[in-house]
Amino acid sequence: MIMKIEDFSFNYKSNVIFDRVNFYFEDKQINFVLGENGSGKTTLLDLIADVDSTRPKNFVGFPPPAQIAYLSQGNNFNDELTVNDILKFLPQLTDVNKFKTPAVIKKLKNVKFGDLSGGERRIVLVFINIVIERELYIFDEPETGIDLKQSQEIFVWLRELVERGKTVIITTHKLDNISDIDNVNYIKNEQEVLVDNFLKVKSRMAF
Ligand SMILES: Nc1ncnc2c1ncn2[C@@H]1O[C@H](COP(=O)(O)OP(=O)(O)OP(=O)(O)O)[C@@H](O)[C@H]1O
Repeated sequence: MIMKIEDFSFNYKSNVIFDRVNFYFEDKQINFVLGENGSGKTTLLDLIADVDSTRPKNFVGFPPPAQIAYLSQGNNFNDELTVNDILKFLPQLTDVNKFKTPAVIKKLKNVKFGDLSGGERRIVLVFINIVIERELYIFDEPETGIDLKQSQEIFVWLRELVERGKTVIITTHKLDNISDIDNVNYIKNEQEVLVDNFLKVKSRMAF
């Protein structure tokens, strides 16, 4: 099933963010939302995830919030908990999958969340959102502060989710991990969204 948003307009008071634009997201694929700073990517993800229970009626085919894992730019955990504590308690809070714990996470198991570096914290948060069992996984700039090698590993995890039949929506400013099989929604300044394959979109990008 295709998740889609058609004829969508949104503004913060006089600041028009979207003016009658369309987005399409493919089931069981990685779907990118690209665009300049302030173009409305986080606004869009918040509405898809329905964080304020204000998802508009013309957002069609998206699962209910209970079936969505959403890593926003601001997510955090209690500083005193170790990575192991968090992973241990997670199954008591929600359904989890059998994703194998990668070496990078094992290495950090006994470190308190508050003592992790910025990049390590982000990797742990990405992994926690991956082991939660959901239909749709949304990541707002998951690679922020993460080095190239780890950011490539995150995409190995995301592609494994897709192989397991899950759908991913992700924003990023790094183009390295986009493949030509992925679906790309590119928000242009002129309130237009290009939904195209990566190679065509890449040739139009200027950021
Ligand atoms: N709650 C709000 N009230 C008013 N304006 C807002 C609010 N949230 C965001 N904005 C404005 O809406 C615009 C889009 O913001 P948004 O965070 O969606 O952009 P973005 O594409 O995610 O940017 P970035 O790449 O920098 O994360 C920005 O100009 C921002 O200042």
